[in-house]
Amino acid sequence: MPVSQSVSPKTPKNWPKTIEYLHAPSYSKKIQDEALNAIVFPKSNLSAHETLQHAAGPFAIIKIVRITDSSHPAYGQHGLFASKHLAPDSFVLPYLGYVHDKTDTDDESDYDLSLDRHYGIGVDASRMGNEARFINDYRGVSTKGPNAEFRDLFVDIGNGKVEKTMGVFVLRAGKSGKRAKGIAKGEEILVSYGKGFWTERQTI
Ligand SMILES: C[S@@+](CC[C@H](N)C(=O)[O-])C[C@H]1O[C@@H](n2cnc3c(N)ncnc32)[C@H](O)[C@@H]1O
Repeated sequence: MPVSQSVSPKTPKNWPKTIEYLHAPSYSKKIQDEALNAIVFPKSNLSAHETLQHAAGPFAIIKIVRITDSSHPAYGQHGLFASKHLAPDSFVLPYLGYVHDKTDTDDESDYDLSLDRHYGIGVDASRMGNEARFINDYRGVSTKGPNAEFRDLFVDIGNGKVEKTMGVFVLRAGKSGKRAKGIAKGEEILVSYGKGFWTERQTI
């Protein structure tokens, strides 16, 4: 079901001046047509259960906050926090950035998220992106684990076409109802980057 959010031309509060704020993905010119066709394709090819949402920031439901708690492992950096209660399973925002293939990858980036494994396509928000680039990993922050996750998101871009991106969603409540409260107003939005992210960055 399409969901619309309020759109503003401004950049969000605490947005870094050196990073370009995006309202839509930015595509590398090096991506081959075959790979591009796996990302931008006719709406009629979407199966019924897949979601289709319009979303452009800045987003009022979240905010970028500087981490001032010295016990937080990302102390001195920024994180993304909920500005209102976010219900389980609800869409939060898209993860925008530079969409690139393996020939155009920044190996040093800490902001590169996989979009299509078959074609080796990623979304790198190190130099351009939106608020989603500030989402931290739950490790060392919360003993409750992550409260959100990245999922495929299909955006209607007009002319009968959809664009595959990554989206941030609140975790589902789960059978035990463990996550039934969703994310409270003021709570940090935390995902799991996966163990691989951290093992690749081990210095010893
Ligand atoms: C995608 S960025 C997240 C936003 C980042 N905090 C910022 O202000 O730009 C990923 C980086 O954030 C930091 N980070 C995120 N989660 C962390 C965690 N649980 N423990 C330590 N550092 C973390 C690490 O420096 C990591 O390379």
